Amino acid sequence: MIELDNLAYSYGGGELLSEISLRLAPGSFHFLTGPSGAGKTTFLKLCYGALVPTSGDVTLFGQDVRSMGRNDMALMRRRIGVVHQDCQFLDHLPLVENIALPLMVSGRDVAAEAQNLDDLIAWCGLSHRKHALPPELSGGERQRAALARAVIMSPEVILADEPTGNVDWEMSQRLLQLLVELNKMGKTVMIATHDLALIRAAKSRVQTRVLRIANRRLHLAGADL
Ligand SMILES: Nc1ncnc2c1ncn2[C@@H]1O[C@H](COP(=O)(O)OP(=O)(O)OP(=O)(O)O)[C@@H](O)[C@H]1O
Repeated sequence: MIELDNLAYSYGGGELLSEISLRLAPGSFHFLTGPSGAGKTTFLKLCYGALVPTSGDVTLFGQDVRSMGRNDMALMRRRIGVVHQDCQFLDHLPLVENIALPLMVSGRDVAAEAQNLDDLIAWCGLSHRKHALPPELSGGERQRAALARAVIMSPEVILADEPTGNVDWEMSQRLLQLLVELNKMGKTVMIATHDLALIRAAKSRVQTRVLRIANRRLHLAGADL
């Protein structure tokens, strides 16, 4: 699905990621951790083609990102749902329209998808907030809405960047449970987080691999986490 082969990524400030190889198997559940500024968000962007590596290869569903045109990229982005760190809502649109945005952008008939949309919003526990504007939502509601928008296109892979940032423990458990349920439905999940307690909590619910970025390299974290 997602394959990174000897990837390096540099920007004006120097090399951020180096000698990184990884193959995300279908149905796997990964955590990505590491110090602030280590490159977790950058790594996720490389995994969904928002960034191209400086050297090495990124292959998404069998296709090299460098060979992807605009259409290929649009099709691929339907297969990878992304929960952004800052949610990235359009503040003037109610929650239900924000969640439906990927459907609209891809030209799907939103009216025909109304039931699916309602079911997804209910699954995320947001039915009572569907007409609220993003600035009116709590942190936990925003994070669940961001997750709903990431999965509205039924992607095969979900990449979540700090999906439990700025929420309390109870809400982080609820969000984790949604991601575990998606994984049990067969979705491949990768969560970038600083929250080691969240990772420990996940280990009792799902088989997971913990990756850590440190000193530009990707390491498999030990069982002592
Ligand atoms: N294209 C770029 N131009 C300038 N700086 C960049 C670029 N790409 C990455 N960086 C820098 O590289 C560092 C890594 O950023 P990134 O957001 O990937 O780290 P992170 O591990 O997700 O951090 P956090 O845990 O704080 O969210 C940051 O200092 C960022 O500013």
